[in-house]
Amino acid sequence: HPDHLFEYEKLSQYVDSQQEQYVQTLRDWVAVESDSSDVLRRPDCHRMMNMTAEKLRVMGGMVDLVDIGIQELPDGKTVALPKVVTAQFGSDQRKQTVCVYGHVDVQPAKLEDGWATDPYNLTDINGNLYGRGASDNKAPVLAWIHTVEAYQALNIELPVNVKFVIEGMEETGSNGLDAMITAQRDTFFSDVDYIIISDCGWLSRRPALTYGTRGNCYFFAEVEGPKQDLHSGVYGGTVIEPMTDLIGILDTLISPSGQILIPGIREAVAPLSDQEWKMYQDIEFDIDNFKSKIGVSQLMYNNKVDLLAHRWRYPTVTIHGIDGAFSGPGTKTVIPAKVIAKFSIRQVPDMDPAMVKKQVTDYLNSVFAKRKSPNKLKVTMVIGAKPWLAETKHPLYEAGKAAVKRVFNVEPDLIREGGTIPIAKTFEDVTGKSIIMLPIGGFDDGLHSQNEKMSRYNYIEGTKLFIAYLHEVAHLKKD
Ligand SMILES: NCC(=O)N[C@@H](Cc1c[nH]cn1)C(=O)O
Ligand SMILES: [Zn+2]
Ligand SMILES: [Zn+2]
Repeated sequence: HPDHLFEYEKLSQYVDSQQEQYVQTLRDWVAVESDSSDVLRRPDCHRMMNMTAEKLRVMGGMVDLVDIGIQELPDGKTVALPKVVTAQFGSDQRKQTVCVYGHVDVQPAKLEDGWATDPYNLTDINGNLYGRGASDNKAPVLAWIHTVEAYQALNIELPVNVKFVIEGMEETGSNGLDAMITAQRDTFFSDVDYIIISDCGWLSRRPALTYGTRGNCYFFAEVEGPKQDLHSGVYGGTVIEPMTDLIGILDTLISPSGQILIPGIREAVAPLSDQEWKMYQDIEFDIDNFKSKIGVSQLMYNNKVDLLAHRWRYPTVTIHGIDGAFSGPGTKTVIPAKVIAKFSIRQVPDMDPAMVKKQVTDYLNSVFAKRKSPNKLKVTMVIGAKPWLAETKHPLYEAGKAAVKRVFNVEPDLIREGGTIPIAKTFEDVTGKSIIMLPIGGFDDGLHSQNEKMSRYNYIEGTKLFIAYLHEVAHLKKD
């Protein structure tokens, strides 16, 4: 329907008038501790999916809560996966159909981690709304819902059909979602023209369009020794300690200057093209600002191109933690009997998760063998999420530029994202449809960190951006 009159001003004023209601809904959603990584919180994840479905039902959407089965836990037990919410608004075959993907599960957060406010009580400080999941990804999901609501409230016809796929396991690798997408390829997804994901942030204060995400291969490396924890005075010096073995092998993954030491990994990475170098060179990115935001005095690189390239399009290794290690306050003198390291490798084109799994497992086994330790090492890959890369010349990106121009009156940055949207590549491969990532989060939202926030400005102007974006997509030529 390219010819409809676009009543942007009216819609925009309506969004402004609803700001307090939007904040209250976000408060209600943030209050649900939908941490998908903690099975004890699974009832909250189920409640979060029900709340999402209910919200869309009240709006008159055709809503389904899709059962995607069970999750197997490391101890062999099983637990139900949160259902996936699908919804549909409009089915006019003359219109484009977009499918908005988002998630309403969150990373863990505790006040004791160093939050200034209760992570599950959305708190407004100077226009910033602090709470776990505020930016990742509850406010962006709500901004999309408010987009449809705004059209409905003003009785303005939606310029495109809008579908939603909202899940509750993104933060742990989107367990079960691949199979659901494959199963519904010829049903729910059959009339979808484009997929839109708003689960990332801007690079600076300038709005951005995102054309790539890194993948993530997440590993557990378990070293098991004595049958139980031991007194370090009584037994220290006589046993070969699992923790020493584990730290030893972990230290062979990456050099102090950031070089991945696992054979074959660096060789698989697509080389940086001249065009990429030029693009990165032209992007506005303040290194001092970046350093002060995260509170460090020195970075791995001190020029913009290297920093952006290593954030977006080179792999990296992160060691996240060690399960079984003594980490409480005080000075317990123990030799832990079994320790499990958790580390991940963000991967990029042309790396492949199956290959990374083999490279890491073979390498760690060979490094461990050289230690001639009697302890047992077990390496498992628990998440293998692929990277995703789009063609920025696609009309979806031209539409994005026009929408950003209308709402913010600037040209957006074209950026990549260092984080992972595990399902992005599957969406593209299974449905054959193009994806755009249209972020509304701020560059300093503190995703996964203490004091995560979403600003009122980004929440409200972001909703307007989505409204404008639907109008632009309606103008694209239907295949
Ligand atoms: N907002 C996207 C995001 O944070 N995604 C997670 C997904 C993930 C990857 N490995 C485990 N979870 C991320 O950490 O990038
Ligand atoms: Zn997210
Ligand atoms: Zn996240």
